[in-house]
Amino acid sequence: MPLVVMCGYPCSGKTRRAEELKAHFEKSTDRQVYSVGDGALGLDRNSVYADSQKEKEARASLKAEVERKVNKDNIVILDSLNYIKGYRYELFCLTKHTQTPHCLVHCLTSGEESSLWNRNRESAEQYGQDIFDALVKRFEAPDSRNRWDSPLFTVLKDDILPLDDISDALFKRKAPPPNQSTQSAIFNAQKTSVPGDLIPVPGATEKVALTRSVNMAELRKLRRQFISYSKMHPTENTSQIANMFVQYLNKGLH
Ligand SMILES: Nc1ncnc2c1ncn2[C@@H]1O[C@H](COP(=O)(O)OP(=O)(O)OP(=O)(O)O)[C@@H](O)[C@H]1O
Repeated sequence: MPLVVMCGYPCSGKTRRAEELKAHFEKSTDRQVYSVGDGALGLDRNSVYADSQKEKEARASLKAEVERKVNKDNIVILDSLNYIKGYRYELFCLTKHTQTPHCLVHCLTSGEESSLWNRNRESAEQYGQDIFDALVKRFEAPDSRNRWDSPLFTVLKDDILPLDDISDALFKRKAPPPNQSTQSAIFNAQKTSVPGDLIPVPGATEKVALTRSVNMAELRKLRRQFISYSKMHPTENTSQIANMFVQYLNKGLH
């Protein structure tokens, strides 16, 4: 049945989140849940990701494994970097072909955070620093405006995985709240923007005006406030929720 595509920097917590999801699905459904990933295929990542031909073959094997496992009864979690936009598009086409719902879970970390986790890892699991840096540089961040990157769930390291929203997206095909992708767009844009820049966010036609730098704690707080606000003032016009959140942020960030 559904396909969950994990995505994120190397050592960004993808496997940890994938395991959490697998345990949740095993508890809440009676479907078989398969995790497909570099580990299961026995890939030596430091050699695979240093050689574009080997990497291409590894991606093809992972995709083939997904194709073998995806059917109307199973849930498949693809626990790999999945950092190439074109590859995520191919996975999306595969799910279209098998008429299977899919979603993306992006473990959003900073390069520094992941690099630190990587250095603290058992040496057998570590990426070499050169490979690590190259993968961070090559990373093509998901964007929920693309059909193949949607629905997109962006999780920060201290976030609680939105298990119910993910289940709804897969089993009820309900769209996730736009807030999380908004938060991640701002987080990413801040790395390169200067105060005064207008930042486009997924799903919204209005832009966030960054007048100063904002930290994650503040964004999270505004997100929580907005969620409580919108629960008290529900709108029929769900397509406008992303814009309402942008307006709320622009007021809150002044
Ligand atoms: N949310 C988190 N908070 C703190 N540390 C974390 C978190 N998630 C993962 N880590 C640390 O990062 C390490 C790697 O986690 P994990 O294997 O889940 O990452 P990954 O993205 O699957 O890595 P890889 O790219 O190698 O597949 C873990 O050993 C753990 O120490």
